Amino acid sequence: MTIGTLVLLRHGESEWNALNLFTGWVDVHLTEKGMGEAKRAGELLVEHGVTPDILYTSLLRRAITTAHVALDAADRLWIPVVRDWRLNERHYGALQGKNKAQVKAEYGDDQFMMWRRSYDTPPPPIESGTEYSQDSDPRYAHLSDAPLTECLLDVVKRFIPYFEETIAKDLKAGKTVLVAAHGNSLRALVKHLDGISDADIAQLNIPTGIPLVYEFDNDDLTPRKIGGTYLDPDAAAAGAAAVAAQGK
Ligand SMILES: O=C(O)[C@H](O)COP(=O)(O)O
Repeated sequence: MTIGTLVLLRHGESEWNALNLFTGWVDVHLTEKGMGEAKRAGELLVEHGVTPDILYTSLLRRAITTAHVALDAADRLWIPVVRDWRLNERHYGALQGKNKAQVKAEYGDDQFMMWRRSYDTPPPPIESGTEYSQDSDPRYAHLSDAPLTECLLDVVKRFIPYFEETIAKDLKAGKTVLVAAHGNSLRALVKHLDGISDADIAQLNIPTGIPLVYEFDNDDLTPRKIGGTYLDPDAAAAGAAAVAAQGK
């Protein structure tokens, strides 16, 4: 049995990416640029002969819309879709809605980077009832223990078991799986696939809107190429550098 192909796609630029705000679980729209990135992502799939059989998305419209626009451009809008909160961006706690440059200026570089990129230190929890909390959001009503903040380790703990139960099974069945998600949920998955250490994952940034393709030789799902292959490597390098520089 041939193992399937995994395509990771971070959403296109969102309105809060453009404003340099911590976003997390706040459900913001794409910008015009983000819509264009999503369309280009679909065109790149066609140009490289990558044809998704199934889509997994988070519950957030920036990932849902990106996948929709990309699959429309690739003439694959009809494929089955699975949406699950476990693909969501990390919950950014009390930082949600705050400007990254202002947080950095107020708390200093070390604290800022600790909150953004440390593996196991979450930001302070969001207060319930505040503007950017999700406590009355119906899409999370079924969760008995919805997060109020998360570090990357928390995302690994929620996403990787789900990946093993669902997406990994589809890959082992030979499917091409498109995963439309977020900077930090995709960092959690790439950490798992590539075997990146807790310390080294701090250096990894995922650009918006560029498909990242992983192929596998056997069903332990060890990537054929560590790091996968971005379908537009130059744009990916520039996009990842821009993410790394946020707040500067
Ligand atoms: O939620 C956010 O603010 C972004 O999607 C990811 O932000 P980060 O690159 O600062 O972790």
